[in-house]
Amino acid sequence: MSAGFTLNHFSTGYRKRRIFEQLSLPTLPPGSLVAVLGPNAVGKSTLLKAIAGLQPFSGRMQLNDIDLATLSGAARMRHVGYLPQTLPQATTLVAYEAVLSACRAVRPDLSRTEIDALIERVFDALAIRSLALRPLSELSGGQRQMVGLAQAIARQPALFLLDEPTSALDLRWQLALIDTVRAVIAERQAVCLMAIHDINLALRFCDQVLLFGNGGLLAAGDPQDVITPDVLRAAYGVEARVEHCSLGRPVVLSDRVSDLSAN
Ligand SMILES: Nc1ncnc2c1ncn2[C@@H]1O[C@H](COP(=O)(O)OP(=O)(O)OP(=O)(O)O)[C@@H](O)[C@H]1O
Repeated sequence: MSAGFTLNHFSTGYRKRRIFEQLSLPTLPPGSLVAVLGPNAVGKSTLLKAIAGLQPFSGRMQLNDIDLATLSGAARMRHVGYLPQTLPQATTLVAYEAVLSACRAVRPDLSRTEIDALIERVFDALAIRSLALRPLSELSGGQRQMVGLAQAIARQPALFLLDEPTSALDLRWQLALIDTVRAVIAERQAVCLMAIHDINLALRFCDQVLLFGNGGLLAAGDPQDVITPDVLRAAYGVEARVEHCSLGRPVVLSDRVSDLSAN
């Protein structure tokens, strides 16, 4: 059995535009939080959507001993927890019901008591218990983003696909979200692919990065090895420095646009 997530000879795109052609990734081991980085429109969301089964693709996709590419959409959702870039709909459902229906859709094996206990644990882990009985239509964007994450976690997938999960969150909630995701994937030995624009969050908290540029995958590996001024220039067309903070950790400071054509 191969452990973790592998993607090989993967191609996808839209009617008039190929986004990935024969992309292969290094194996992403169980328990790893992987940042998917790259400029706007490079294909980060398209990649996550295709892995989630919401976008046609060709190629091989293996999650532990499961051949994801051959699974139907419903079967795949049992193994894959996808949080889209768009926030959960502002419906009149209360947050608890939204998470309950997400969980029931993929866990018919669990009793109602087991599901209730699971959802309580998820709300506690994310520190959003106070939102449980509030309608989604009355929640802020950041609160809805946390409920979306609760839906993904409650499904207990082996692969998380989080598309810009911190985009609506303030500094405290960004850290809380990443801490919780790290704890969940460590406990369940899951793999998490997280599209994110904040390179410093990726440097600080992710085990690996996949950095895409207009030519495809530019770099993959430990963020501290991969994030260099040269690769940032190639990916984003910016002049940037990698400095070190008072704790000795690397921090990216971007100075200016070097080449607008990179985007
Ligand atoms: N439904 C669609 N039909 C046609 N083209 C699309 C569709 N969705 C996305 N695209 C195009 O595919 C390319 C990749 O888009 P995608 O959303 O995957 O990029 P991204 O890296 O996630 O960008 P961002 O960082 O801006 O969210 C873009 O050129 C976009 O215009």
